[in-house]
Amino acid sequence: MFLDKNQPGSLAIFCKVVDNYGDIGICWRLARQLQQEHGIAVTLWVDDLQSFRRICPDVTISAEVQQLAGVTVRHWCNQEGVFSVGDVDDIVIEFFACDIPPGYIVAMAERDPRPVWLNLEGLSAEEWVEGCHTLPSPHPRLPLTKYFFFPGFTNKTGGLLRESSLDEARRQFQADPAIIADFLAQFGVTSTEMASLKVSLFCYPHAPVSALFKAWQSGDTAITCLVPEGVAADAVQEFLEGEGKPGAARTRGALTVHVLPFVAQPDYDKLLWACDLNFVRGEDSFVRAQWAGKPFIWHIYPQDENLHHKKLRAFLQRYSVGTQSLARLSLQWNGATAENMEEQADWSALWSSYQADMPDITRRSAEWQRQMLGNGDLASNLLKFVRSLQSVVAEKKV
Ligand SMILES: Cc1cn([C@H]2C[C@H](O)[C@@H](COP(=O)(O)OP(=O)(O)O[C@H]3O[C@@H](C)[C@H](O)[C@@H](O)[C@H]3O)O2)c(=O)[nH]c1=O
Repeated sequence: MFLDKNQPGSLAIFCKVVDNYGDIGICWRLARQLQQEHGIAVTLWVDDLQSFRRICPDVTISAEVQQLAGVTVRHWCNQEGVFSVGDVDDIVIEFFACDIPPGYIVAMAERDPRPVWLNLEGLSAEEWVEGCHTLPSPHPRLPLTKYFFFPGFTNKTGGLLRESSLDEARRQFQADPAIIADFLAQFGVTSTEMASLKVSLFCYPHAPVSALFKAWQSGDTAITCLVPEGVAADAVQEFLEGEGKPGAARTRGALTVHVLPFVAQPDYDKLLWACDLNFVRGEDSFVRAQWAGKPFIWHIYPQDENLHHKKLRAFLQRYSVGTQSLARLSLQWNGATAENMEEQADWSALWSSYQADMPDITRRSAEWQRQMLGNGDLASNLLKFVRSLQSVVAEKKV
């Protein structure tokens, strides 16, 4: 077991793709950062290489083991694997309680010293998170303890994932209009459209996109909306009269819609940096939009019994300080208003009051970003916690 911070050690991340791209998006980002910034030998176990390839085109679908950006990626095919003590790393992270193979857990218990075992949880702004962050959960039969590690928005949580070079890369990109124009030109954005309000759109299929498009279309601000392929497919096809492939574009009234290819993860950041407003969803794009320092609207991942509405409100309570139009638009976008209000949503009115508040919302984004920077980054906070556990174990042994 390493105790000296100059000896980084090894770490395994287990990632089960529940759906979409957020699970692997988060694990891949964390894996790369731990390897590149902290020198740790990382193995990423992932059960769905197809989804992985959408955000990282270098992935070879048929490979059982491959090296990508310094990370060993292993295809996690089943739960039946036989593992020995030598297969177990110093730190083991299971993402979202993903049920790591029983054989691996047995090998963890047999290893001396035992690995530090963390369950990396999902992001929520709710207050209970602080109380559960870093709580231990002893294994019912084996001499192992798993610790909960929660990302979050306060310094009593693990913070948010952020690479150390991210802010500088964003500043350089945003400081040069020619770089932004070149980046967007590859998606067919013209120089005239560069001067319009540029919006990226990433949401779940139930978002009221058609209603928003109609409001934009009949408004008096020229809007260029950039939508990755497959996102809001019905509304986009309706607008584009059946088209939906990357490269398709159409203008109606004040609104132009461009369909983009699904880009690799680093380019998705650039898209967020290049736009004036970003619609994001789930967890990872939601966090990236916060680091972009631009106004954003969040479409939260839906949960049973509308649990997600509670989570959305908890976030808005922290974030939408002094910007009521942001909270109103976000609640409508997520269908989280009082039931009798849903049918009557006036998207033109919602949009125009949001648009009028955009200068304030932009200032709030920058203030929020500074506040979040103060919480450190998730990868460093996680390693700090791991080292504190390792020191305790070492002291007990002396
Ligand atoms: C649109 C786009 C996204 N991406 C990346 C950014 C993110 O890493 C990833 C999208 O992940 P998310 O934003 O989290 O949204 P998501 O909806 O795809 O993912 C998830 O949401 C979680 C809350 C759930 O737990 C997951 O099960 C999953 O549904 O895809 C690209 O790389 N290129 C693109 O063109």
